Amino acid sequence: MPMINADGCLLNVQVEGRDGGPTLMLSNSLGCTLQMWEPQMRALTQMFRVIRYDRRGHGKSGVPPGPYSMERFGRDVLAILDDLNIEKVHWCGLSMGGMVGQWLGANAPERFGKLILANTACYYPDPTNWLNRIKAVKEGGIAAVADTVIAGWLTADFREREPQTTANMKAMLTASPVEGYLACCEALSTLDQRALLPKIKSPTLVIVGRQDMATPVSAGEMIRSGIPGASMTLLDAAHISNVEQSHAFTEAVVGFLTQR
Ligand SMILES: O=C(O)CC1=CCC(=O)O1
Repeated sequence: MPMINADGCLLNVQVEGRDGGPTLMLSNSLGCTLQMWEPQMRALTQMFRVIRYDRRGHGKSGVPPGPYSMERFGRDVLAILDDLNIEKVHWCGLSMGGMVGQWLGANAPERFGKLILANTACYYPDPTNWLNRIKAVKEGGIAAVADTVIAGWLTADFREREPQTTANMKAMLTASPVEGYLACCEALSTLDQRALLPKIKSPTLVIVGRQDMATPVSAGEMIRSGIPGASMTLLDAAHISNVEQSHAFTEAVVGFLTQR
């Protein structure tokens, strides 16, 4: 599968699924890789050509020095589409993936059909949590924050019911390149995309987790109400809702993308 050069950074990209069908691009959350989409892949690849990738600073992609920004992440996506010679895709991004989707929907509308923005925010009113996390990771590595982060990703019920999935998610998080993780946290600490929302004209679905403390229902509601015509679906999940409620998440995505 290709490594695609985006302004000097090699990005790990995988293209799977139905040839000639509509294309859906998936974009990962902070501290996750393209593997986070595994629960959706079987269903989605039957209907779509699916592109997934590791955002710079993550997985098998390059980790150039920061600062990173939503604009940089968005331009990386456009470089992938140009390299693959793909004119237009639907977008599904979770958390940071949803933030990149907001940037793309506002700045490259001609390249995107429908947008799914899951468990995400457009703005953090207080950067303290991100600054504290940056300090803790600088001092103790990602392991120092891993249990707290996982408790935000998956509800206690799910963690008890699904210890192996929980352990896999923790292993994915702690394998993240530290420099890339820190550069992403720095980009999150200054996030403010509120002014972009009214510029998004693509049909948009916002997915939120009722138990998501990282990007709570109010953050999803801010996005829904800011994007003309956007709708919202609530799932019984914490932050990584595509893992915690994998079937309901897939159904929401397929339902939205196939509705006329
Ligand atoms: O990893 C977290 O703690 C939650 C999160 C916020 C933005 C993102 O991508 O993940």
